[in-house]
Amino acid sequence: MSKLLEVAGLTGGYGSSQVLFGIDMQVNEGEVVTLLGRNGMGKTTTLRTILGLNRPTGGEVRFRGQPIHAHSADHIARRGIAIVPEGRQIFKNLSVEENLSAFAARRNGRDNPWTLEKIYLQFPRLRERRSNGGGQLSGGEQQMLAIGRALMTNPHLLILDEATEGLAPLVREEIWSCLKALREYGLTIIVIDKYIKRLIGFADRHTILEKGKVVWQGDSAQLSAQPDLWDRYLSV
Ligand SMILES: Nc1ncnc2c1ncn2[C@@H]1O[C@H](COP(=O)(O)OP(=O)(O)OP(=O)(O)O)[C@@H](O)[C@H]1O
Repeated sequence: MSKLLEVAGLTGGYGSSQVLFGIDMQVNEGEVVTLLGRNGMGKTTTLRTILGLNRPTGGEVRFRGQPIHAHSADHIARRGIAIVPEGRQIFKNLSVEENLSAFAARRNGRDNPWTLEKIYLQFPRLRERRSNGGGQLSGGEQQMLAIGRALMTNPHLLILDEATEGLAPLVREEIWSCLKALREYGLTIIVIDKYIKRLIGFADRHTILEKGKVVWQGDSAQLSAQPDLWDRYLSV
């Protein structure tokens, strides 16, 4: 399996406030990897630093073999990393189709790029709602739109921060089904979510953060066999 993302010794934070103290993690092509940890442990900051939204103070991020940690967020997005941000941040005054089309520009060297039609096949609900304004959608539909919009950039890596936060249980299951379909499609995914049991069923490997440091890494079988880890690092 080839390495898609390599993060080594990453440090950073906000101004003089250091949040990350040497994060190491690796994501291989086609894998689903999680970032776990209680609130405030540095998961979002790790993602923001990988995405170039926060400038690292040390360490390296390599994507598809090239260093990206000195590049702008825009450059990194164009290299093929897309984020479904916490809170979704869709354009509420644009229609579903306009939200999707606004992001449809970059093929990222793909032979078989995402199109509106492919997005609608993946998310039939978005086709039904294609003329509705983003602000008229339910929370689950908004999340599908945020995922669809990210896919329209033809990412090599899709990152979801709080994939199912604030959604009703049945809607959460719909989002997991969508993500499983994307996984089967071969997409590489990093996901943050609170539902550990679902993540164990969905992801290959997991990284647990505590106070800006990696305290455990392992696969789903290992995490599932060590419920003490859940109590120590994940329970609230
Ligand atoms: N914009 C900011 N300015 C200053 N400090 C921040 C900012 N955003 C987050 N922090 C601090 O950085 C630390 C890590 O926050 P981060 O959001 O990365 O955690 P998290 O693990 O993603 O948790 P959560 O689930 O609450 O988002 C926290 O102490 C938080 O208060």
